[in-house]
Amino acid sequence: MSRLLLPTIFSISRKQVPAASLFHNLYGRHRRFVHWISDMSEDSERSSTTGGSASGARTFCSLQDLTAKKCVPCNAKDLRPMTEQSAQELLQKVAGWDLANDNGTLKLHQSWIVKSFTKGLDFFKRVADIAESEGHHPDLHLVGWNNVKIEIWTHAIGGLTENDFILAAKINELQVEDLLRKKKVSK
Ligand SMILES: C[C@H](O)[C@H](O)[C@H]1CNC2=NC(N)=NC(=O)C2=N1
Repeated sequence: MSRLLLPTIFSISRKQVPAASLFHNLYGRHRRFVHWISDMSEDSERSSTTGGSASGARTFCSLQDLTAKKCVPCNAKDLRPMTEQSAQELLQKVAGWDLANDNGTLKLHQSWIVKSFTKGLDFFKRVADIAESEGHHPDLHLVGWNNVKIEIWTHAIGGLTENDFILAAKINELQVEDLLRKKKVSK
Protein backbone atom coordinates (compact mmCIF):
# COMPACT_ATOMS: atom_id res chain seq x y z
CA MET A 1 0.00 0.00 0.00
CA SER A 2 1.52 3.34 -1.02
CA ARG A 3 2.45 5.70 1.78
CA LEU A 4 0.20 8.39 0.27
CA LEU A 5 -2.85 6.20 0.78
CA LEU A 6 -2.18 5.39 4.42
CA PRO A 7 -2.52 8.93 5.88
CA THR A 8 -5.84 9.39 4.11
CA ILE A 9 -7.16 6.22 5.70
CA PHE A 10 -6.08 7.51 9.11
CA SER A 11 -7.63 10.90 8.48
CA ILE A 12 -11.03 9.13 8.80
CA SER A 13 -12.05 9.44 12.46
CA ARG A 14 -12.24 6.07 14.11
CA LYS A 15 -15.67 6.86 15.61
CA GLN A 16 -17.27 7.16 12.17
CA VAL A 17 -15.81 3.99 10.65
CA PRO A 18 -15.28 1.09 13.13
CA ALA A 19 -13.31 -0.78 10.45
CA ALA A 20 -10.84 2.10 10.41
CA SER A 21 -10.17 1.68 14.15
CA LEU A 22 -9.60 -2.04 13.64
CA PHE A 23 -7.23 -1.24 10.78
CA HIS A 24 -5.59 1.50 12.86
CA ASN A 25 -4.93 -0.93 15.68
CA LEU A 26 -3.58 -3.56 13.34
CA TYR A 27 -1.39 -1.02 11.56
CA GLY A 28 -0.27 0.44 14.85
CA ARG A 29 0.67 -3.01 16.09
CA HIS A 30 2.38 -3.75 12.79
CA ARG A 31 4.34 -0.52 13.02
CA ARG A 32 5.40 -1.24 16.57
CA PHE A 33 6.32 -4.78 15.53
CA VAL A 34 8.39 -3.45 12.64
CA HIS A 35 10.14 -1.02 14.98
CA TRP A 36 10.72 -3.85 17.48
CA ILE A 37 12.23 -6.03 14.78
CA SER A 38 14.49 -3.25 13.51
CA ASP A 39 15.55 -2.38 17.10
CA MET A 40 16.30 -6.05 17.71
CA SER A 41 18.39 -6.30 14.57
CA GLU A 42 20.25 -3.06 15.44
CA ASP A 43 20.93 -4.37 18.96
CA SER A 44 22.23 -7.66 17.66
CA GLU A 45 24.26 -5.76 15.06
CA ARG A 46 25.64 -3.40 17.75
CA SER A 47 26.60 -6.14 20.17
CA SER A 48 28.26 -8.34 17.58
CA THR A 49 30.26 -5.67 15.76
CA THR A 50 30.96 -2.82 18.20
CA GLY A 51 32.01 -4.98 21.08
CA GLY A 52 29.11 -4.15 23.34
CA SER A 53 29.97 -7.62 24.32
CA ALA A 54 32.95 -9.30 22.88
CA SER A 55 36.15 -7.51 22.27
CA GLY A 56 35.63 -3.82 22.90
CA ALA A 57 34.74 -1.28 20.19
CA ARG A 58 37.92 -1.77 18.21
CA THR A 59 38.42 -5.42 17.48
CA PHE A 60 35.56 -7.49 16.16
CA CYS A 61 35.49 -10.61 18.30
CA SER A 62 34.74 -13.65 16.21
CA LEU A 63 35.09 -17.24 17.25
CA GLN A 64 37.61 -17.90 14.50
CA ASP A 65 40.93 -19.48 15.50
CA LEU A 66 42.35 -17.13 18.12
CA THR A 67 45.90 -18.40 17.51
CA ALA A 68 45.77 -16.92 14.01
CA LYS A 69 45.14 -13.43 15.46
CA LYS A 70 47.50 -10.80 16.87
CA CYS A 71 47.02 -8.74 20.02
CA VAL A 72 46.33 -5.03 19.47
CA PRO A 73 47.91 -2.24 21.55
CA CYS A 74 46.03 -2.00 24.82
CA ASN A 75 46.11 1.77 24.83
CA ALA A 76 43.60 1.88 21.96
CA LYS A 77 41.09 4.46 23.12
CA ASP A 78 38.05 2.53 22.00
CA LEU A 79 38.94 -0.73 23.76
CA ARG A 80 36.62 -1.58 26.64
CA PRO A 81 36.05 -4.63 28.80
CA MET A 82 33.86 -7.38 27.39
CA THR A 83 30.77 -8.61 29.18
CA GLU A 84 30.78 -11.83 31.19
CA GLN A 85 28.46 -13.41 28.62
CA SER A 86 30.92 -12.73 25.80
CA ALA A 87 33.78 -13.98 27.94
CA GLN A 88 31.86 -17.20 28.57
CA GLU A 89 31.36 -17.63 24.81
CA LEU A 90 35.06 -17.10 24.04
CA LEU A 91 36.05 -19.39 26.90
CA GLN A 92 34.92 -22.31 24.70
CA LYS A 93 37.90 -21.52 22.44
CA VAL A 94 40.58 -21.73 25.16
CA ALA A 95 40.52 -25.20 26.73
CA GLY A 96 41.76 -25.40 30.30
CA TRP A 97 41.21 -21.73 31.14
CA ASP A 98 38.65 -20.59 33.69
CA LEU A 99 36.95 -17.25 34.16
CA ALA A 100 37.69 -15.59 37.50
CA ASN A 101 35.96 -12.50 38.88
CA ASP A 102 38.46 -10.65 41.03
CA ASN A 103 36.50 -7.92 42.81
CA GLY A 104 34.58 -7.14 39.64
CA THR A 105 37.56 -7.55 37.31
CA LEU A 106 37.13 -10.51 34.97
CA LYS A 107 40.31 -12.49 34.41
CA LEU A 108 41.38 -15.73 32.71
CA HIS A 109 43.03 -18.24 34.99
CA GLN A 110 44.83 -21.57 34.56
CA SER A 111 47.20 -23.53 36.82
CA TRP A 112 49.74 -26.33 36.30
CA ILE A 113 52.03 -28.43 38.54
CA VAL A 114 55.66 -28.45 37.32
CA LYS A 115 58.44 -30.94 38.07
CA SER A 116 60.63 -28.46 39.94
CA PHE A 117 61.10 -24.81 40.84
CA THR A 118 63.53 -24.29 37.95
CA LYS A 119 61.12 -26.02 35.53
CA GLY A 120 58.57 -23.47 36.72
CA LEU A 121 60.91 -20.71 35.70
CA ASP A 122 61.50 -22.41 32.33
CA PHE A 123 57.70 -22.47 31.92
CA PHE A 124 57.57 -18.73 32.61
CA LYS A 125 60.33 -18.11 30.05
CA ARG A 126 58.39 -19.86 27.32
CA VAL A 127 55.26 -17.87 28.22
CA ALA A 128 57.30 -14.66 28.38
CA ASP A 129 58.53 -15.16 24.81
CA ILE A 130 54.94 -15.29 23.57
CA ALA A 131 53.91 -12.32 25.70
CA GLU A 132 56.75 -10.21 24.37
CA SER A 133 55.96 -11.07 20.77
CA GLU A 134 52.28 -10.22 21.37
CA GLY A 135 52.96 -7.08 23.42
CA HIS A 136 50.41 -8.44 25.91
CA HIS A 137 51.45 -9.91 29.25
CA PRO A 138 50.08 -12.37 31.83
CA ASP A 139 50.43 -12.27 35.60
CA LEU A 140 52.75 -15.18 36.52
CA HIS A 141 52.71 -16.88 39.92
CA LEU A 142 55.03 -19.70 41.12
CA VAL A 143 53.76 -20.80 44.52
CA GLY A 144 54.98 -23.51 46.89
CA TRP A 145 57.93 -24.18 44.51
CA ASN A 146 56.00 -26.20 41.90
CA ASN A 147 52.53 -24.66 41.49
CA VAL A 148 52.31 -22.43 38.42
CA LYS A 149 49.33 -20.11 38.15
CA ILE A 150 48.73 -17.71 35.24
CA GLU A 151 46.17 -14.92 35.18
CA ILE A 152 45.46 -12.91 32.04
CA TRP A 153 43.53 -9.67 31.83
CA THR A 154 43.91 -6.29 30.13
CA HIS A 155 45.26 -3.99 32.83
CA ALA A 156 44.82 -0.82 30.77
CA ILE A 157 41.03 -1.16 30.85
CA GLY A 158 40.53 -3.31 33.94
CA GLY A 159 38.87 -6.27 32.32
CA LEU A 160 38.93 -8.78 29.49
CA THR A 161 39.44 -8.05 25.80
CA GLU A 162 40.06 -10.33 22.85
CA ASN A 163 43.81 -9.84 23.47
CA ASP A 164 43.56 -11.94 26.60
CA PHE A 165 41.98 -14.86 24.77
CA ILE A 166 44.55 -14.64 21.96
CA LEU A 167 47.35 -14.84 24.53
CA ALA A 168 45.64 -17.72 26.35
CA ALA A 169 45.18 -19.64 23.09
CA LYS A 170 48.85 -19.17 22.20
CA ILE A 171 49.96 -20.30 25.66
CA ASN A 172 47.85 -23.42 25.12
CA GLU A 173 49.91 -24.14 22.00
CA LEU A 174 53.18 -24.24 23.98
CA GLN A 175 54.98 -27.60 24.23
CA VAL A 176 55.50 -27.87 28.01
CA GLU A 177 55.06 -31.60 28.66
CA ASP A 178 58.76 -31.84 29.59
CA LEU A 179 58.20 -29.35 32.41
CA LEU A 180 55.00 -30.71 33.92
CA ARG A 181 54.61 -33.28 36.62
CA LYS A 182 52.80 -36.29 35.22
CA LYS A 183 49.14 -36.18 36.18
CA LYS A 184 48.30 -39.02 38.55
CA VAL A 185 45.75 -41.20 36.78
CA SER A 186 43.16 -42.21 39.36
CA LYS A 187 43.00 -46.05 39.44
C1 LIG B 1 51.16 -0.21 24.83
C2 LIG B 1 51.04 -1.64 25.28
O1 LIG B 1 49.97 -2.22 24.57
C3 LIG B 1 50.77 -1.72 26.79
O2 LIG B 1 51.80 -1.22 27.54
C4 LIG B 1 50.47 -3.15 27.16
C5 LIG B 1 51.62 -4.01 27.59
N1 LIG B 1 51.10 -5.32 28.01
C6 LIG B 1 49.87 -5.41 28.58
N2 LIG B 1 49.43 -6.57 29.08
C7 LIG B 1 48.23 -6.67 29.70
N3 LIG B 1 47.80 -7.86 30.19
N4 LIG B 1 47.45 -5.58 29.85
C8 LIG B 1 47.78 -4.36 29.39
O3 LIG B 1 47.02 -3.39 29.56
C9 LIG B 1 49.03 -4.24 28.69
N5 LIG B 1 49.41 -3.12 28.13
